[in-house]
Amino acid sequence: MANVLRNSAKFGFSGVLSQLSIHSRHGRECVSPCFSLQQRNNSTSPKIKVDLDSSTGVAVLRMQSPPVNSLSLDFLTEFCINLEKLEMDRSCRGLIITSTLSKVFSAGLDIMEMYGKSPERCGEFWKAVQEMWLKLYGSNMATIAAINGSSPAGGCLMSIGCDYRIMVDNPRYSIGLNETQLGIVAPFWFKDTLVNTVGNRAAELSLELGLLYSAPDALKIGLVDQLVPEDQVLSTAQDTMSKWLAIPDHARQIDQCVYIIYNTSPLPLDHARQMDQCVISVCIYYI
Ligand SMILES: CC/C=C\C/C=C\C/C=C\C/C=C/C(=O)SCCNC(=O)CCNC(=O)[C@H](O)C(C)(C)COP(=O)(O)OP(=O)(O)OC[C@H]1O[C@@H](n2cnc3c(N)ncnc32)[C@H](O)[C@@H]1OP(=O)(O)O
Repeated sequence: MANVLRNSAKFGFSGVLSQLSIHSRHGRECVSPCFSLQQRNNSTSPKIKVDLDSSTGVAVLRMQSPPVNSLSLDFLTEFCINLEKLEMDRSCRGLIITSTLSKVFSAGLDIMEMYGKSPERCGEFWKAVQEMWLKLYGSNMATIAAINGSSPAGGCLMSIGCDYRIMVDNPRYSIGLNETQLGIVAPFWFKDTLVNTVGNRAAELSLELGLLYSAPDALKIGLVDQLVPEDQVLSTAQDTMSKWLAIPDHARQIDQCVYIIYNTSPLPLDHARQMDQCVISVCIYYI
C-alpha cells in the first residue's frame, strides 16, 4: 500500500493503475513530443469533437454521433484516443463531457455491437468498453459530465465515471443503469461505480429493478450532483470546473486514488479484466 500511495503521488490514479500491471501509460509526467500544438489544442473527428482552451486548461469533449451517441466500437476507440491525447497534454487539467445532440447524452452501448457478431469482435468491443471506463474513471484530469439529455445504461456509466455530474433540469431526460429491464446484467464494475456514487442500498434497488431516474429523481438519490436549465449546463460546468481546478492536482488525484483503491473491485488487474472480457463476450455471442 505504501508503494501504491507513493506511486499515486507521482503518477496519479492512471499511473497507479499502470503500476498495478495494466494498460494505462499516461500519467501527467509522460508528455509525448509527437503531438503538434495544433493537434493538441483542437481535434475534430467524425463522432467526437474536442476543444481545449489552453488559457484555462479545460477541454470540452462533445459527442456528436447521431442519432443517439451510441457507444459502438468505432465511437469508443475515438473516445479513448481523444482521452489519451488530453491525458498526455500537460496543459489540460480538466475535462467536460457533453453531447451536441438534442435530448440525448448517450444511449449507452450500441445494441448492434451485441448482435450477430463473431466472438473475436465481441471481445474487441468489450475491451473497448473496459478501456473507456478505465481511462475515464482513472483519469488524472478533473472530469465533469454535462448531461444534456437522456443517459441510460452505458451512458450512465460514462457519466458516473466522471468526478461530478451536472444534468439539465428536465423530467423527460432519464439516467440509470437499466440493464436488467433489457434482460441483461450490469457487470460488477458498473455496480462498483454506481455504489461509489449513490451508496449501497440505492445501487442495489437501482440495479435489480433496472431503474431509470428522471433528472429530479436522479438528484434526489445523488446520481447527479446538480440540476440546471438547459442553456446553463455548459457554463455551470465551466464554473464548477474552476472550483475543482483550484485544488492542487496532486492532492485531488491522491485523494481520488485512495478512494477508488479502497472501493473498487480489481478490474484494473489484467486477470480480472480478461476474465470479465471473456464472460461478457460469451454472453453477448449467445444473446
Ligand atoms: C449475464 C450477462 C448477459 C449479457 C451480457 C451482455 C452485455 C453486457 C451487459 C450490460 C452492459 C450494457 C450496457 C448498455 O449500455 S446496453 C444499451 C442500453 N441502452 C438503452 O437501453 C437505450 C435505448 N434507447 C433509448 O432509450 C432511446 O433511444 C433514447 C432515450 C436514448 C433516445 O430516445 P429517442 O426517442 O430520442 O430516440 P429513438 O427513436 O428511441 O432512437 C433513435 C434511433 O437510435 C437507435 N438507438 C437507440 N438506442 C440505441 C442503442 N443503444 N444502440 C444502437 N441504436 C440505438 C434507435 O433504434 C433508433 O434507430 P432508428 O429506428 O433506425 O431511427
